[in-house]
Amino acid sequence: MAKGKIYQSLSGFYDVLSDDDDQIYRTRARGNFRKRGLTPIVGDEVEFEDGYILQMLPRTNSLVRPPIANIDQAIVATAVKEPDFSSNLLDRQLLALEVAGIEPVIYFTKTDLLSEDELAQFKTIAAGYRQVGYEVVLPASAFSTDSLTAIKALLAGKENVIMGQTGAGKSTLLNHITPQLELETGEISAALHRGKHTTRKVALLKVGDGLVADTPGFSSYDPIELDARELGQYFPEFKRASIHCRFRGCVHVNEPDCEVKREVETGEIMQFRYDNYLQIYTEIKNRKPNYKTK
Ligand SMILES: Nc1nc2c(ncn2[C@@H]2O[C@H](COP(=O)(O)OP(=O)(O)OP(=O)(O)O)[C@@H](O)[C@H]2O)c(=O)[nH]1
Ligand SMILES: [Zn+2]
Repeated sequence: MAKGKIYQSLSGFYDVLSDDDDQIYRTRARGNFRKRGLTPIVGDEVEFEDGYILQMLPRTNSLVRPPIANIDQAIVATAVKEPDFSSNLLDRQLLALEVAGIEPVIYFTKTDLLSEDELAQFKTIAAGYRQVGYEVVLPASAFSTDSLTAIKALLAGKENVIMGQTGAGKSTLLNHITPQLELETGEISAALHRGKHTTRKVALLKVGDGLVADTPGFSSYDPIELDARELGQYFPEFKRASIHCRFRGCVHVNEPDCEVKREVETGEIMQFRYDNYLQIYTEIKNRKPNYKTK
């Protein structure tokens, strides 16, 4: 029996990189995994033999969207235009990463499409997210040497995933970092109007000195299973502020003397982060209980 890591998953097959000989083996999952509700995903450490995965080892972390396990860092590719910037989609992905315990990096794509005034606005947004505590790359021009050097340094020595909206430019960015990859990229108009996804599978790739999983994009992002009362814990700046809210367990909606709301008023917390928080809070509150059927 050999041990290895799933590098790619497609149509029920799993390509496993063996720890023993550094070769890729095509495998399938045994039927009994499905019976136990287990699905191997890219990044999983597995034991395999004769073309079958026999055992999945415990995960350090995992994401449902995109499906990936055992990741150090997630690059959230966020277009400033085409498709239009959505702080809501960004904050939903950041939330999922906070809950999963995966370090986010915000990477703004397509900055070449911005006027100088618009670029100045994004500098303010980038500064705001840095203030929250996130690493942010805002290339002054797309694929500038500086921005590629910065992202390479961030990826090095880590297992990364790149995620984000369809057409955000995930595969294009990876191609710029490592041209030998020659990943297929899509026409944005086709992607937006017909919901066409260029990347259809999750696959780990050697990029610079690190590993990066390229993933299919999405157009919306539902909040994960979470107790609405805990939501504020996953907005780092809210969590810091909440120590000074009058009520323990303040959810920063209707309570008096709420420090989060005070900091939104003074501009210390970005208004759109609070708006996104309220929207997600309401969505979780109104969600019907999810009775799992097996
Ligand atoms: N102007 C401009 N266009 C870009 C940039 N990055 C990517 N594009 C274009 O955006 C379109 C989509 O790029 P992809 O790299 O396929 O996007 P993706 O995020 O991998 O898309 P999915 O695989 O569908 O999720 C392509 O036409 C790219 O040429 C950029 O920095 N500037
Ligand atoms: Zn509060």
